[in-house]
Amino acid sequence: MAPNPRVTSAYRAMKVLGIEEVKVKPVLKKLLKLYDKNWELIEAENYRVLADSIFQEEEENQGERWGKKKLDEEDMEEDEEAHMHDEPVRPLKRLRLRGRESQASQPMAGCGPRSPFPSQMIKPKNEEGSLPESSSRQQPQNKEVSSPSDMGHGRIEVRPLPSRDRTTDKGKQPVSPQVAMRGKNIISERVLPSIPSKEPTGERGTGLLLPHTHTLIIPKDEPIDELPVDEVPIAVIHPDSFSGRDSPIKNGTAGKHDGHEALASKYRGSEVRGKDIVPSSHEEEANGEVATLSQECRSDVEIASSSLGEEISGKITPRLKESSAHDGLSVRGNVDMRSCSSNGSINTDAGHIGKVRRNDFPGSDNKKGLSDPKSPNSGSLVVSTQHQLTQDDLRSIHDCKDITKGEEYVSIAWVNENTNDFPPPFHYIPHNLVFHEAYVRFSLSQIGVKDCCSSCLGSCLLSSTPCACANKTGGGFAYTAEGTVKEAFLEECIAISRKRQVHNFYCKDCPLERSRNDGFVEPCKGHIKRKFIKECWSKCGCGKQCGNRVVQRGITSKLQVFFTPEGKGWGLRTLEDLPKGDVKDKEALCLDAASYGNVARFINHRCLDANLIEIPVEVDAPDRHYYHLALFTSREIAAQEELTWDYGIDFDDQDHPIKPFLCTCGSKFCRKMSRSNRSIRSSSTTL
Ligand SMILES: C[S@@+](CC[C@H](N)C(=O)[O-])C[C@H]1O[C@@H](n2cnc3c(N)ncnc32)[C@H](O)[C@@H]1O
Repeated sequence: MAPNPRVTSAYRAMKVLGIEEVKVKPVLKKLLKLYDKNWELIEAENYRVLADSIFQEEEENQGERWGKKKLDEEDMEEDEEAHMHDEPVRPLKRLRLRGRESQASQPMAGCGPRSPFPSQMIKPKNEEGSLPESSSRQQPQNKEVSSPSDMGHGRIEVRPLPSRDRTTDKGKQPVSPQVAMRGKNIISERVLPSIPSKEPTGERGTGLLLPHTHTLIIPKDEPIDELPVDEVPIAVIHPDSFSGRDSPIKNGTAGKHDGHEALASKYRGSEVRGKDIVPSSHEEEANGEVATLSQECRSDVEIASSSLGEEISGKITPRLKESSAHDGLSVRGNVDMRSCSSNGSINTDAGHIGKVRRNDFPGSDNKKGLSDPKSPNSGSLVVSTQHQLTQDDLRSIHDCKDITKGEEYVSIAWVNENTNDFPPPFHYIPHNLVFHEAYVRFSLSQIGVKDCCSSCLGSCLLSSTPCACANKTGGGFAYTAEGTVKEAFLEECIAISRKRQVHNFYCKDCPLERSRNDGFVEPCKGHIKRKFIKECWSKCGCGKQCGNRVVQRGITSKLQVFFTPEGKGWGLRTLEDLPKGDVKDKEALCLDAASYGNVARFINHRCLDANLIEIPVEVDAPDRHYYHLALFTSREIAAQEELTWDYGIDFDDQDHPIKPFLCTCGSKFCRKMSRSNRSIRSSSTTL
């Protein structure tokens, strides 16, 4: 019988990593059994799972040979590190290290045809599906190399800022040490493969919007229909971080948050120290350009302003207000999912960019957070608070019947059946905030004039010929008449997410790299080209009930914020089955990710088989122009099931300045596994 070509490809891929067939075979067999012969999972990310499993098996064998070591509990982590160094280098790590070595010996790479490729990027799969060589100077093949300026007619693209978290290089793909050392923003927002669930119910392709609150500005006449997503940030600022300045929230312009605001200001003086917390910038606070940004956020802004280079004057002033007709630039926060903790943390969105990167509100039970084993990230912070919230304060912050404080069409209750914790204080804002005085040099008048369907009436989906709004989705609408994403479109998005290296494109002259401005320009690291959805908007002739307007409708499903029993803090779940193919427009599940501090901030991470996938959705209004990163259900979801999204954290990225949380997602594909297994093994030796 002819050998299975997929097996052959797997062998070949592992061979490239220096792993012999004899080692691959038994592990591959196990994986096929474990994954019910789901090859896609094994092939994803250049056979990452396979390589990991082989490594892990090796490690386990070796562990047995080495016997048990006694480790002091305090030094366990260091010991673990040392132990890891003793271990044979895992193939993918080896690549990374190799990259480092070569990096050191290489002259500075220029950008452009001469050396257009990252020094240690794994090349996309070649045509045979084999893994690329692990050379430190690999070149992506068959990739169109073009600069964004080429694509965008010389105008700018500002895309959702990859949060400076482990969305960087979601897998274990080597990360440029320089990038890692910079600790800046090379991030790929990618969704790992969703695993077909055996549990039915719910609706696939139902839309949610991300807790990410990134900025994304694309010229309306952007000729491409797929978007690179490794992006340039604009800024991450919360109105509350502008002490002494007018905050829209304070002024009540952003909603009903008075009581909340009082609490917010009460705790603004609180300080948090901890290894996970990046110092804030007093400098920026002082000059008023970008007030009290954390280091992390500040670098985002630096990148934003410098990377926009000639096209954008990077002045960003800190006054925020709700979108107005004069604001073409919407600026939303960057999310650091690593540091967004549970009890009292409000780091999911721009709502907590200030001096404190987490647990801004001491009353949100920081003390408990430090001691309560159920509280995620316990012990990772040293918190020095000047104010403590009383139980009454806490009780008054969130109405247990509606955490949205009436800001959404539906009430969203919160429950805690596990501890006495209250949800963290945060500003519930369902609308976007933009920088009042942010300005850019490209012409705002060019935004939003094309690709609308001014002559349409009623619902565009019912029209016999797709209107102009369908142009960017290949001439057909992405939504079904029921308000869900079409199966084929969704599958394509999932496939792109899974095989991102194949879909990457590489700039000749990468603005992101240029923006780093630290002495030399590195070659483009590649950008994922995503499909996106364009919704009809106010310049279109169709009505509000048009079927091509889903995400812009807001939340209509029954959701609940709940305290997870697994130590993830608060989470979000659906209280109803999302019936397959039977969701009416008005029932479409949409969380406005363009805003910050909405209920999407409670969506927890799950490795690989999360039930949500992100798709950028272009939603325009006369007063704003941006892309939402929408979360759509990647499979059917049952009532009571927690909504999860793969943040893309690389838990093994030791170079990242901020440690990730200890993942307790419970997925059998948990990427934390390899490390936590090591820890477990290490700690078991102490017993
Ligand atoms: C976007 S917030 C989600 C809401 C958060 N659980 C809360 O209570 O506010 C992200 C934070 O939740 C926690 N978290 C999310 N997913 C987790 C997971 N799989 N395991 C452990 N903690 C998780 C981490 O503290 C993370 O920084």
